[in-house]
Amino acid sequence: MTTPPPAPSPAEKPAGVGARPCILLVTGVSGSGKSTVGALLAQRLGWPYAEADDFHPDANLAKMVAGQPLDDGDRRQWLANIAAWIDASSAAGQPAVVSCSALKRAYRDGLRANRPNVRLIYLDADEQTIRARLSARRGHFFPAALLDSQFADLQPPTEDEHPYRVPMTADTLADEIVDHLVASGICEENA
Ligand SMILES: Nc1ncnc2c1ncn2[C@@H]1O[C@H](COP(=O)(O)OP(=O)(O)OP(=O)(O)O)[C@@H](O)[C@H]1O
Ligand SMILES: O=C(O)[C@H](O)[C@@H](O)[C@H](O)[C@H](O)CO
Repeated sequence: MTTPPPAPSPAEKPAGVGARPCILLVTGVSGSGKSTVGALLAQRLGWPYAEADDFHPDANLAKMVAGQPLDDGDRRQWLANIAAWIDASSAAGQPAVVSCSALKRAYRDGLRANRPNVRLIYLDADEQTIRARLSARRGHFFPAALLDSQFADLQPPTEDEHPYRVPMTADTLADEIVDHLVASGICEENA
């Protein structure tokens, strides 16, 4: 596991931030743009950003590099690490953005259980766009060949999860997505 950004300690709690700060969970298959959109969103909001890949146990990274998809067992500790980061941010009263593929309903339910302050953003990507992007992406450990396994595992969020769904096509600009998200009031109490 590489080092994710430290969650702030309670002593660093920003003034005026409530007990349940908004945590934006940016989800979607590999290549959907989670890191791009998540980092930009965090920058715009002035909140910390955590990248899900930094929470993987080393064995998971090695498995993916070797071209093998992760299974539920592999993802258990990874999801627990992400949940712990969310809890530390929440305890500190610090709103934050975290990306995580969270492909299956059970993973999202686990990340959101007893965490009503976690709001789901789903980057709904079409396979052709993603395939082209991943083939062009350089310097990333995740092999494009694993994309089929991502779509095989994908259980897109359903309405009862109240996702903020972003259709991702070849012309969807990360900047525009972030504009919409910020303008939508996604973090307001009843959003
Ligand atoms: N809106 C966009 N328009 C064009 N290219 C994009 C957009 N968003 C992301 N990309 C490009 O697509 C590739 C995948 O994006 P990114 O790494 O953000 O996806 P990801 O979902 O975080 O993937 P992973 O889960 O594998 O880390 C990158 O090369 C990125 O520069
Ligand atoms: O659940 C998974 O299969 C993994 O999280 C993958 O999604 C990769 O970590 C990521 O997409 C590569 O960056």
